[in-house]
Amino acid sequence: MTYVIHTRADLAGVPKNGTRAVVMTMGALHAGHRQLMREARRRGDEVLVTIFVNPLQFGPNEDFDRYPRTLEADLEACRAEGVDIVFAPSRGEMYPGGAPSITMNAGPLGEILEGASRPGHFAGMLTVVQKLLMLTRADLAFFGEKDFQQLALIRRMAADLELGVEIVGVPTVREPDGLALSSRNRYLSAGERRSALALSRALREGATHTEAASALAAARKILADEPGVQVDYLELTGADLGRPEPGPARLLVAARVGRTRLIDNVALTLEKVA
Ligand SMILES: Nc1ncnc2c1ncn2[C@@H]1O[C@H](COP(=O)(O)OP(=O)(O)OP(=O)(O)O)[C@@H](O)[C@H]1O
Ligand SMILES: CC(C)(CO)[C@@H](O)C(=O)[O-]
Ligand code: BAL
Repeated sequence: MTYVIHTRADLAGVPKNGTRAVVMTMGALHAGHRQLMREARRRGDEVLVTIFVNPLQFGPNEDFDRYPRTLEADLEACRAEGVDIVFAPSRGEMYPGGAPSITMNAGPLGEILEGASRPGHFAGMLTVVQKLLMLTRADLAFFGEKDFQQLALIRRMAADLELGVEIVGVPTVREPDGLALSSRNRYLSAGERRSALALSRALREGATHTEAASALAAARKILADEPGVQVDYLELTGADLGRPEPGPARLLVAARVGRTRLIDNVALTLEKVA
């Protein structure tokens, strides 16, 4: 039985039944979200999924208005995964006083990569994640590596602010052809979807290299050869998103395909950085 709750009062009234594992989403659920739910089920005694398209993390020219809202199908997916509680609040329920005047500061890690391209995005994201952690009384919270910088920032927030919640990262779920699952994939036409494959192809090729410059060059070439893709950034970092060093590293990309902005990333191991 999946309980569907829309108000914070009803949520507060549901007693906790052991370790509560929370998966936060913006809906339009796909197999990536479902993998998070399965990991949550594996680790927690009860699974709670939140569905909320958070206005605070969208810029003025971004896709808040057209973001897919598919609540009935989302609830079906949650029922199929045996989710215990779905919390799907309205905007007024999440922000009863309108936009909050006190918000999170994402710090220096929030200024690079996605933060540089989407000013204010991470402050809005961390603000809602913090609120949802409090409202749901999460013991464990699950986030996908597809949004690698988001995951790193949430880990940092939980540690820096002693939130007492364990943040669990889940590897990216991909289509058989490599495309990272994303709610925004449904914006893509068939031709754009073919172009979008260049992102995962570039990362896969880059990750076969152990020397930083050649990893970047290999990935850059694949992206440059795909005219349907406008690269926003392609960056090689350490596994902690700091300077790349020999050892575990991350290759990250953001690009526009038509009107759709997509992100992806992959792990690699560097032997040489120079
Ligand atoms: N392909 C995926 N594999 C694993 N986790 C994912 C994947 N896609 C999304 N997630 C995770 O699901 C959670 C909710 O993400 P969200 O609802 O924004 O979905 P999304 O597909 O990332 O949407 P968008 O297209 O808006 O970026 C986040 O923790 C996100 O990292
Ligand atoms: C974590 C999150 C649900 C906060 O709105 C969102 O950023 C997302 O879906 O990745
Ligand atoms: N999946 C990350 C949330 C966002 O793009 O706003």
